Amino acid sequence: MADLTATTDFIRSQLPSELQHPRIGIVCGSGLSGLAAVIHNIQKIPYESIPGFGTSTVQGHHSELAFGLLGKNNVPVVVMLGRFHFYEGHPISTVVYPIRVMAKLGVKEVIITNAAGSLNPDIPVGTIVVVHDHLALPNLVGTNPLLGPLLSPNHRRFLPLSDAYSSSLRRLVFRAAHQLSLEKSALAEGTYAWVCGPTYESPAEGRFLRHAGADVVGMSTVPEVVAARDEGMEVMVLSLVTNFVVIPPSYWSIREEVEAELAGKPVVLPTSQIVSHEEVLAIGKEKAEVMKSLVQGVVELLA
Ligand SMILES: O=P(O)(O)O[C@H]1O[C@H](CO)[C@@H](O)[C@H]1O
Ligand code: HPA
Repeated sequence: MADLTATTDFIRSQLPSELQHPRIGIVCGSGLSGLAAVIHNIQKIPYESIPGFGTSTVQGHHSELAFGLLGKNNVPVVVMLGRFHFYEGHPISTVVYPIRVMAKLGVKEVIITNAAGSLNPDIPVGTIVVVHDHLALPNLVGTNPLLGPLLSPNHRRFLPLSDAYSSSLRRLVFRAAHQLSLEKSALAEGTYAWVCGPTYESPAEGRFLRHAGADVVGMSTVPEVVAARDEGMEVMVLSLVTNFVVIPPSYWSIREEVEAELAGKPVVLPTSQIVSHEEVLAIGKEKAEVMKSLVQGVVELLA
């Protein structure tokens, strides 16, 4: 891992003193970097100039670390405008490096956003899910960001994750939603499944994750949550549902289709839905305002 002190010294050298000690960290998911527009006194540092950082290569992710003041009470924040995903080829230590940098800068609470597919018929596209737990198959089979030697004697070897998603921060989301007069249906609570990507789920994989208890699925976030908890920060995660994961209840029989054709019977073909990143970004754009207001509302309540 790169040298955290060298990274934070470099970052501070680029900032005026009032922005050098951010209180809250924010990670903007796919299509959600519009938060930058409401940050006062914003200073952006390109990722490629920061020691130890990779470059964000995914459409809809900027590649800048922003510092500034957020909300009516001018809370100093550090904001990732774009994140690193494991599927981009970054080592998992690089994926979570900005989170460790936030901790080193003195951040105590991290708000993480993402775009995700819904596995739950009761959670429609456009809903913002307040994540209360995760299901991380990569963590279970060997892509855990904490694999390897302990970073310091202060880091724990066996990190518990039973309380990873702060209940007090989750409470603040619902309070902020109330202040914003959001409809009840704008928010849901649920479990986020982390998959490596970059392939979207096959129908069988979607069904598997649903049966295993996940409500939404995405290709990010969990490594960041694990690293944030490893650093002793409080975590809140908001997932914007951008699409439904296709989970047909049963497979369409091609044999029956051909037999019906051969027998001259009418054949009704199923409609197929195919998810795309363009769709993910389009919903992100549509709902970015709500996400922005909610994050800002939580920051105001927190500070
Ligand atoms: O999780 P974020 O970064 O919001 O992005 C989500 O959108 C992309 C797929 O469309 C994947 O990267 C998935 O994880
Ligand atoms: N699957 C995985 N990641 C995603 C999805 C999805 O359906 N939508 C947005 N990110």
